[in-house]
Amino acid sequence: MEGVMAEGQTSPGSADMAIDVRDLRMRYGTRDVLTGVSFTARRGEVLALLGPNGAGKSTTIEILEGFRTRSAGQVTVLGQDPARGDEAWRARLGVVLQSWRDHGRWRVRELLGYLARFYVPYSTPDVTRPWDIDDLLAVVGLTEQANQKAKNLSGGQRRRLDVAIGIVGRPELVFLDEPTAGFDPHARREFHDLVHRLSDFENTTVLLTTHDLDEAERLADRILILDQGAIVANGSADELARQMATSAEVRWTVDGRRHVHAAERNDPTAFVRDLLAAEPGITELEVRRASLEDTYMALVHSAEAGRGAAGSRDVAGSRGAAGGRSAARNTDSEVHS
Ligand SMILES: Nc1ncnc2c1ncn2[C@@H]1O[C@H](COP(=O)(O)OP(=O)(O)OP(=O)(O)O)[C@@H](O)[C@H]1O
Repeated sequence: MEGVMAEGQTSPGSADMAIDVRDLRMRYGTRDVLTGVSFTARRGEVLALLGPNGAGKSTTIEILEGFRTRSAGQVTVLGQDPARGDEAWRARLGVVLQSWRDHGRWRVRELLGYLARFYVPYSTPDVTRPWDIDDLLAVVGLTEQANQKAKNLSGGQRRRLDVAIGIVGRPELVFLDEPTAGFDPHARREFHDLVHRLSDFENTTVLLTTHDLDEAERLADRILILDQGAIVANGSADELARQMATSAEVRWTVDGRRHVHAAERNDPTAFVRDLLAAEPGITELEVRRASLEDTYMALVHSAEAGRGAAGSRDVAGSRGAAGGRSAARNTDSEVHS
């Protein structure tokens, strides 16, 4: 089989591939919530799964974690079908749920030490399980809180404990569901360093969901945008950024009136040149590149309008497909041209 595969492709379960999802479908009753999701993640890769509320992110992740049975499609996670994953397979996964609300009376070190014991039988010649508790406390930034009860931790510290619980077994693949909700900017930055460390030094694959596009941009090697049960974009932040560069917004004022124009494709220079020639009284001229948020909004809007719904959009190969117009933030006093 290997001989006929295209460059960069890997067979399901290959050593380099952590996740391989093909045509995943999920139906709740008569309602299709995943309509053919396909993507892969290599070992050590960080993927961010973005999408509006109800897009199907949690459903996808729960299927990959083996907590939900899919309706159709092929799924391979660390070489196994999650629907048939055994304890040894589960020990290689880390799951960070939205919040760990149990065990509030446990002290941080005790709780981690208790959970760590379950992973001892799952050490392999390559991976010593679990983490050393002091190292783990240091890496998640909870050394000073080691002897504090979980219920007395701040929201951000509690979230770090969630992460510590998720990775205590030194997983090869970590699922993080909105990992930094409630973090202050400093804790968020430290958490980002932790994810980079896991991926760069431990070769851990990370699949995270977030509604924070800045976080997705900072953390992810690749961003998947899921909308209404289908992947509408799949590319690195750079590839998305290049796509963003295809649209820009030009704002200017004439006689106290604010104008906005979405310059489609290429560069807005020609538009600005013509504008200045035609309107000598212009003030406050501003050219603004579309942000990741603009691109995200445009892609989702486009997919929902049915224009971009023909399967996954590989942004690396389809620049300029989404106009920035729908993402322009309008104000009442603005005139759009
Ligand atoms: N057990 C269930 N039974 C029926 N419908 C469900 C069930 N779980 C989820 N759904 C529906 O499936 C759709 C996808 O839900 P899912 O939780 O996967 O979305 P999500 O992208 O994770 O959303 P959010 O960003 O709000 O967490 C939603 O419309 C939801 O109402």
